[in-house]
Amino acid sequence: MRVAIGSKNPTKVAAVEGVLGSSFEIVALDVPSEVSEQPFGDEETIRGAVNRAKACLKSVNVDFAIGLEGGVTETEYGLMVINWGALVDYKGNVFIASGARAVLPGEVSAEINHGKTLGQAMDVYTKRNGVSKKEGAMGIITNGRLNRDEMFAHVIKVLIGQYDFHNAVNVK
Ligand SMILES: O=P(O)(O)OP(=O)(O)OP(=O)(O)OC[C@H]1O[C@@H](n2cnc3c(O)ncnc32)[C@H](O)[C@@H]1O
Ligand SMILES: [Mg+2]
Repeated sequence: MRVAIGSKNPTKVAAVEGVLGSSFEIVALDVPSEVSEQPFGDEETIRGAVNRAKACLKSVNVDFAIGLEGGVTETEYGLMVINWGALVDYKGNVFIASGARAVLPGEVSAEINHGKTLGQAMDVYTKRNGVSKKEGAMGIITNGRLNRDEMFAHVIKVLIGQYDFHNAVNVK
């Protein structure tokens, strides 16, 4: 099977490769999410993930495409990091799934409320560069227990699982 992933972020590509394994041909494409650079809330973040998957299907011939999008959402406990994934197959079926979420440190949410993206805010907070391409916010705030690629791997398992279940039920 040939599969596309709508990002070249190493955490996203590594997660797809890790879950799908070598029997799949994986194409990584930089495609637009067509949402804000920093999506706010579930709706916008899901839309970004679905848009990425659909954009892949328009530019390459694959069995299905995966879009992964990070975002933040306000809750009564503070601003949370959220992540959504979408799998869209060549027939147009859409499956969605979200990843683990947790409240961000107050300093990080303050930077985001002043206009920074989560990626930029995490770099300021950790005094490092490119946290979003490494362990991610989830890796930092869980002290390395759940890094961004592993969080995305969970999302991809839920996506592929739903796709397999859909096909098993409909092919019988
Ligand atoms: O190249 P792409 O695929 O766009 O990868 P990205 O790291 O920019 O990731 P997203 O666009 O999905 O995420 C939207 C924004 O949220 C940030 N973000 C999301 N999750 C993050 C995380 O776990 N750690 C750091 N930044 C994160 C990210 O840097 C962007 O500014
Ligand atoms: Mg981005």
